[in-house]
Amino acid sequence: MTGRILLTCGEPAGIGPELAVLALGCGVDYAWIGDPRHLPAGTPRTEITAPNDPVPHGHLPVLRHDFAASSTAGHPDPANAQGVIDVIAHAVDLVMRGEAAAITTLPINKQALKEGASFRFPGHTEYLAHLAGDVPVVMMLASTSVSPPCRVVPATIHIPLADVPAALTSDLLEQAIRITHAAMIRDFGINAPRLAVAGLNPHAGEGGTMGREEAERIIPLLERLRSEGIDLAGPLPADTMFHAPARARYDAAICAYHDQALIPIKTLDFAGGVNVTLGLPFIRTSPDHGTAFDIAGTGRADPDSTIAALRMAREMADKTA
Ligand SMILES: NC(=O)C1=CN([C@@H]2O[C@H](COP(=O)(O)OP(=O)(O)OC[C@H]3O[C@@H](n4cnc5c(N)ncnc54)[C@H](O)[C@@H]3O)[C@@H](O)[C@H]2O)C=CC1
Ligand SMILES: NCC(=O)COP(=O)(O)O
Repeated sequence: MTGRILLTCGEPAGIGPELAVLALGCGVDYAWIGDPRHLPAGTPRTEITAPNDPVPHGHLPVLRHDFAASSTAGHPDPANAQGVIDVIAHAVDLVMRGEAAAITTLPINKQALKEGASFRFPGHTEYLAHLAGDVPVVMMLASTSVSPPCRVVPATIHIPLADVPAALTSDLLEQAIRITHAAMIRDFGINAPRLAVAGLNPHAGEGGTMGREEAERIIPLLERLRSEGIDLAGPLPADTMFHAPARARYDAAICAYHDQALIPIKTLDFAGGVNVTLGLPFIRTSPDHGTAFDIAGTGRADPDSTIAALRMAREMADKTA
C-alpha cells in the first residue's frame, strides 16, 4: 500500500498534538488530521486537501478537520469530543478508499468521548472494527526495542475484571488465536507462527485445583487447533511466560484479559510498544500509551512510541505494496 500514513489527532487536550510534531523527522511520511488550532504554537505546517499532496521539507502536512473549540492542555472540552470521533472516521474513509497507506492513531480519552459525545465504543479497536463493517478484530501490543520481542493479545479487552471468566469463551479465544495466527504471517512475515496461550487462573489452574476454565474450555480448544497444525503452547501460567527465555519460545502470547497482557509489555518496553489492530481490512497502529493529561503541554512527552507506531505502519504497508 502506497501513500502517506494518516496520523489522527486523538484527544486535543492530551499529548497527541505535541507528539504529532515531535515525530517529524522520524523518517516516515505522514499527514496529520485535526484542527490546526490544537497544534503547538509555531508548528511548521502546510494545509493539504488530499493525503499525498506535497509540502515543504520539514513541514507537517495537515488535513484540516475543524473542531468546535480550541483546546487547553490537560482539560478535555466536551465540545471537542465529536471532532475526535469524526477524525477517526475521516481517516478510515480515506484509507478504505486507497488514498493512504495506513492509519496511526494518537490517543483518545475514552471517558471524555463518552461524556462529551456518548461514544458507545470502549476504544479505537472496537470503533475501527465497526467502521470496517463490524469485522472481528483483536488488539495486539508489540514491542519494538526488546529482544526476544514481547507481543501480546488480550482476548478480552476493556471489560471489568469480574466479567472476564464468563467472557472468555472458547469461541472468543479461538477467534483471537486464528486472527493472531493469520496476522503473524501476513503482517509480521513469520511463516510458521508459534503462539502461546496464557491460563486464566494462577498456575494455569494447576490441574483444576485453582480454577476449572483451563480444563473445561482452554485445553480442549488448544488440542483441536493443534490438530489443524497451529503451533500452540499452553495454557501457560501467566506469571512465568514473559521473562526473556520464555518469550524466546513463542512469537505472540494470547492472554486472558487486559492487564495480564499489557503489564508485561508496558513494563518491558513502554517507549517502544506499539498497539496494532489485527483483522482489519487496513493497517492501524498506535502508541501504547494514553492521553497523559498530567504532562500535556509541559514538553515532557516522549515521542518514541508514536515513532515506533508510525514505523510499524510503514513497514506493514510496504509488505503489502
Ligand atoms: N490508544 C489509545 O487511544 C489509548 C488511550 N488511553 C486512554 O488514555 C487515558 C489516560 O490513561 P492512563 O491510564 O492515565 O495512561 P497514560 O498512558 O495516559 O499515562 C500513564 C502515565 O504514563 C505517562 N506517559 C504516557 N505516555 C507518555 C509519553 N509519551 N511520554 C512520557 N510519559 C508518558 C503519563 O504521564 C502517566 O504518568 C485514558 O482515557 C485511557 O483510556 C490509554 C491507552 C491507549
Ligand atoms: N489499554 C489499551 C488501550 O486502551 C488502547 O485502546 P484502543 O483505543 O487502541 O482500542
